[in-house]
Amino acid sequence: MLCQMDSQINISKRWFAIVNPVAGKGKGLTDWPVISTLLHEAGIEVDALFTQRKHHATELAVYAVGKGYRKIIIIGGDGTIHETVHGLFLQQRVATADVLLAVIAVGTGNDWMRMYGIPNTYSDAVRSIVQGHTFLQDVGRVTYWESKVCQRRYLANVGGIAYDAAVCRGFNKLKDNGYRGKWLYIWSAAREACRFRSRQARIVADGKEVFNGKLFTATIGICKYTGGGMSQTPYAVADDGLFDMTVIPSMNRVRLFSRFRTLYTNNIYNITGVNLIRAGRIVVECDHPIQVELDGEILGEADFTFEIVPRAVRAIVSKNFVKLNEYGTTQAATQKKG
Ligand SMILES: Nc1ncnc2c1ncn2[C@@H]1O[C@H](COP(=O)(O)OP(=O)(O)OP(=O)(O)O)[C@@H](O)[C@H]1O
Repeated sequence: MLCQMDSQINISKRWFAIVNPVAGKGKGLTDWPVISTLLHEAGIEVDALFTQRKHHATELAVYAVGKGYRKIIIIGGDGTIHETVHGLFLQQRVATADVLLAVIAVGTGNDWMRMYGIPNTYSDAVRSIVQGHTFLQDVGRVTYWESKVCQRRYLANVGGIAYDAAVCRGFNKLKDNGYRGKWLYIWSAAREACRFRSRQARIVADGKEVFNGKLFTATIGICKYTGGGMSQTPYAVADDGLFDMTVIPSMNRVRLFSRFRTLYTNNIYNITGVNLIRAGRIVVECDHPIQVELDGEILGEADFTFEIVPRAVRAIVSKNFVKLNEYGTTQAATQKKG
């Protein structure tokens, strides 16, 4: 445990660091001394705690806000960001947007950071924190079922159902078994492509039925990147009050996977039959159990409701981050901290 506390100091001016020691196959632990030194040298005063188990980042976020911290640095990957954002919604003390988040990427995929151009080198990431450019992004409130109990979680980046969740489950299992590498996600995607069976589903977006048929997969994004840089929701705008949902019905898998490259070229909607749904409230109903993953974490089963919580989380972004609009063209969007 690393923690410096002083009742005389103004806690709201200090940063609270949530350090995931297992993120990036242990980089969170091994690299923390270097990161801590860089933060100190940059004049960023930090009190830090390591996560000790799964979901502990959620508890630490609640703890930090309860103690009066209003600035949290996440030293981790997408899973740690997901858990921390969930914690911001569990605490009742302040509005979620009153807590400033920063991320120093030590994870494997680091997909949320990719959206905002947060540098991968620790010194540049620390410089971004000092520069203080922030962006207020939407968050998804998601209800799903687990052991016949309705549960709620928050989506900070990208989620998925059906095949997408099956790939994620396989990917997480491989990571839990100690495997690492950029081909892991693709390997899991290929394996599930052979065995996943499409399911009957009905999708209602802002009160209108938009899909009723055999669903292969659907990806739902506040942001764009998943699986270490693939883009299944390439035109998602993180503060427009809408989800981008990419729906792929049951189709010939050889034809679909022959277009795999489109995930890296923002061209997924060029595949015939692949559709974009844009809405602030999306309900998915299924006859058979299908799973959901949110920010890479496997949760429960259908039916699902996705609701936007507009502009709910404020985060440090790169000073070079330029928001694209819903057509993928440029528009300046960052705001310099006052
Ligand atoms: N002390 C711990 N022991 C075991 N698991 C932990 C511990 N602390 C956090 N975790 C879990 O570690 C998991 C992985 O964290 P995270 O997603 O941040 O890293 P990653 O998988 O390397 O990165 P990415 O998601 O960007 O690929 C999370 O699901 C989190 O719940």
